[in-house]
Formats: sequence, structure tokens, C-alpha cells
Amino acid sequence: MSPCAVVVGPPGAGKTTVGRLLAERLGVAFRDTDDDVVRVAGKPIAEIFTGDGEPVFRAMEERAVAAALAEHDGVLSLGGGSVLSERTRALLAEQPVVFLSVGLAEGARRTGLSTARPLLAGVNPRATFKALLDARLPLYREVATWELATDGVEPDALVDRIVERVTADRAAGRE
Ligand SMILES: Nc1ncnc2c1ncn2[C@@H]1O[C@H](COP(=O)(O)OP(=O)(O)O)[C@@H](O)[C@H]1O
Ligand SMILES: O=C(O)C1=C[C@@H](OP(=O)(O)O)[C@@H](O)[C@H](O)C1
Ligand SMILES: [Mg+2]
Repeated sequence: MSPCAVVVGPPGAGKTTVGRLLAERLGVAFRDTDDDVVRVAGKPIAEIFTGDGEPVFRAMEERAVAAALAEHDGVLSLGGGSVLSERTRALLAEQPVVFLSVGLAEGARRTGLSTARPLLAGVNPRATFKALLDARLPLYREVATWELATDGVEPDALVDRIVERVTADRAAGRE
């Protein structure tokens, strides 16, 4: 058993939103590893970061991703920092991975609407977001099967594009 699509990308790219819609469109189950971590930890992500520290969160996230990749056969959206783990990137090499990208201005705007992301809660969220994009872009690209820019594109239209690409690649025998 393995997911029909795994969604990666920075915070605010729309992994949770688009992944859920994609699952609905395909008629399959949706799972998000952030929800899995929260369930296992019994507390919100912000509390894991402040109470236990980021390394503890990353270790829990790595386990949650490995379990979900092995157990879930619908659409799986990952937390934005999952690709920081080399073990996770190695597991993703075997998977159909959709990388949703977002530009600095749009990503900062989307994540600025929520206080749920502790990494971006500092004094200069825009600078933090830029550093995060610079550091992670090669990692998202390393694991991506398809890359889609999300700036100015509605979630429903992104789902259309993902379904088109997956279908075209299947027809061409690449997936
Ligand atoms: N394509 C899009 N266009 C505009 N807003 C979006 C888009 N995708 C997501 N959003 C909004 O951005 C915010 C973050 O989306 P979310 O799905 O939680 O992203 P992620 O899981 O990648 O961090 C939400 O408020 C969501 O409604
Ligand atoms: O990029 C990151 O390091 C994080 C992204 C968040 O998920 P989303 O990408 O779904 O916002 C969540 O896992 C945590 O706050 C850390
Ligand atoms: Mg999310």
C-alpha cells in the first residue's frame, strides 16, 4: 500500500487545502502528517515546538511520514519541513510527489493569516520565510515528480492541473 499522490512544499503552498480537494476529486482518503503528529503527541504543533523543541518535532514528523507512506493509499500531504530529513527524502524517491511552490510575497501573506506555524512566529516572518525557501527549494525539487506554481491559481484549478499531469504520465507509462 502506498499513496496515489504525496504533496510537499513550503508552508502556505496549499498542501493541506489542495491535497484534501485532490482526494475528494479522486474519491480517495486524505491524510496529513501534521494531524498524525498532533494526534500522537496529544498537543498542538506550536506546543511541541515551544515545550519540547524543534528536534523532537522533526523526529516525530519523520516517524509519522514513514508510517503514513506505508499505511495510506489515498492522498498524503506532508508538513512543510518533512523534506529536511534525509531518510524521508530517500523514502519519497519511490513515490509520486507533487511539489506545490509559492513565491515569497504570496507565501508570507498566506501564512501571515495564521498563528499556527511556530517557525514563522518570530519578529520578521518574511525574512524567516525567505531563508526557509532558499534552504529548502533544492530539497523539494530533489523529491518532486511534478512541480506546480500556486501564485494566483485557485486550489480547484491546481487540482485540475495535478489530475491532468498524473493522467498524462500514467498514459505515457511514467507512473
Ligand atoms: N492556491 C491558493 N490560493 C490562495 N490561497 C490559498 C491557496 N492554497 C491555499 N491557500 C490558503 O493559504 C493558507 C495556507 O494553506 P494550507 O493548505 O494550510 O497550506 P500548507 O498546508 O501548505 O501550509 C490557507 O488560508 C489557505 O486557504
Ligand atoms: O515548514 C515547516 O517547518 C512546518 C510546516 C507546518 O506544516 P505546513 O507546511 O502544512 O504549514 C508544520 O509542520 C510545522 O509548523 C513546521
Ligand atoms: Mg498543511
